Amino acid sequence: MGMLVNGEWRTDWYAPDEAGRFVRPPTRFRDRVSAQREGRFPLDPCRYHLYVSYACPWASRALLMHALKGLKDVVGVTVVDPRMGPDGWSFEGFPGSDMDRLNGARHLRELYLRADPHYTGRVTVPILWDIRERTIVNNESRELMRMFDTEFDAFALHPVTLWPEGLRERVDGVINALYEPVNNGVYKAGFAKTQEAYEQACRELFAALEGWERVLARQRYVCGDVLTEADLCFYTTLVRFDLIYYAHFKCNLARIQDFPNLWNYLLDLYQTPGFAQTTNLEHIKVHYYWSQDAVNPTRIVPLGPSVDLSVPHDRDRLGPRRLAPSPNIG
Ligand SMILES: N[C@@H](CCC(=O)N[C@@H](CS)C(=O)NCC(=O)O)C(=O)O
Repeated sequence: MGMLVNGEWRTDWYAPDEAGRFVRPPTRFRDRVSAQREGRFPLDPCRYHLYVSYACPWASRALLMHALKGLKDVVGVTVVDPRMGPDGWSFEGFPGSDMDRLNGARHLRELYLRADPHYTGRVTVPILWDIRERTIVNNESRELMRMFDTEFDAFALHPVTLWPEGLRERVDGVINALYEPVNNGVYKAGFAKTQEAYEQACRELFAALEGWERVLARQRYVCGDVLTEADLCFYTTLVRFDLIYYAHFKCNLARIQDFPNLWNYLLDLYQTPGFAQTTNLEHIKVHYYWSQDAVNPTRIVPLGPSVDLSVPHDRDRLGPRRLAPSPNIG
């Protein structure tokens, strides 16, 4: 773990605020690829490349959208090593990860430095890399997920959208509602430096989960009867929960398996084409337990628990699996 300060690498852990709370730093590269071919980054096949970690819930949002839209032939993907040591994310050949064939980098920070030699900030995944200008277009998962959803239709193999017209405000509202208590909430519990900060994050997290448990009793997906970006955002936290967050981040008031609707919803999503293929439970487990030595100083990776996501679910009772057709295709 570390960060760049004016282009220099420092092996610093996240600095908490004065109350011991985890504060997620803002993301720096915020440009976008445009289907209208406006601006610095017009849509072009094979011009952009996605760097991800299978372990990272944020990167997994972008990767999931990339899979659901069928973008593998136009946007290549490179997967970093799940073990993030003092040099940050790297390319070391861990099974299931890649060497950086595109740029020949050994460490991900080299790409940040190529994009900005004086970069100050954390070296995070995901990043969308522009092969032509050799720079980072964007490193904010929510924006990358949206970009793949709305800007790449001309080359998408699957004519679907996860931000359907008529539901857009609701989708954005649910993504926002999930962010602080749930997606970031598990980190606020796990990275808390005081008892109070941990307890507050943990209680807010479980209050939110209980609320979603009630919503998912009456509808198949978080925004209604169709799969949306908001489900992707929820999924990437839920799929890590019983395996990692319960023990490693002390989010242990209950497991997802103890919430019948959340558990069946998780099974449903995992069994939807695109989800299991981009979910690597081994990378997830190795990453959190090995890399976050401020939380787990021995770096011992536990053998369990075994979480079987392939068992039958009961979600068909609420309606069929449904993805909305993209307005831009066909
Ligand atoms: N805001 C970013 C956050 C991404 C992020 O924090 N990724 C983590 C992995 S889960 C990371 O790369 N951390 C490295 C570090 O902070 O040093 C996004 O949503 O894309």
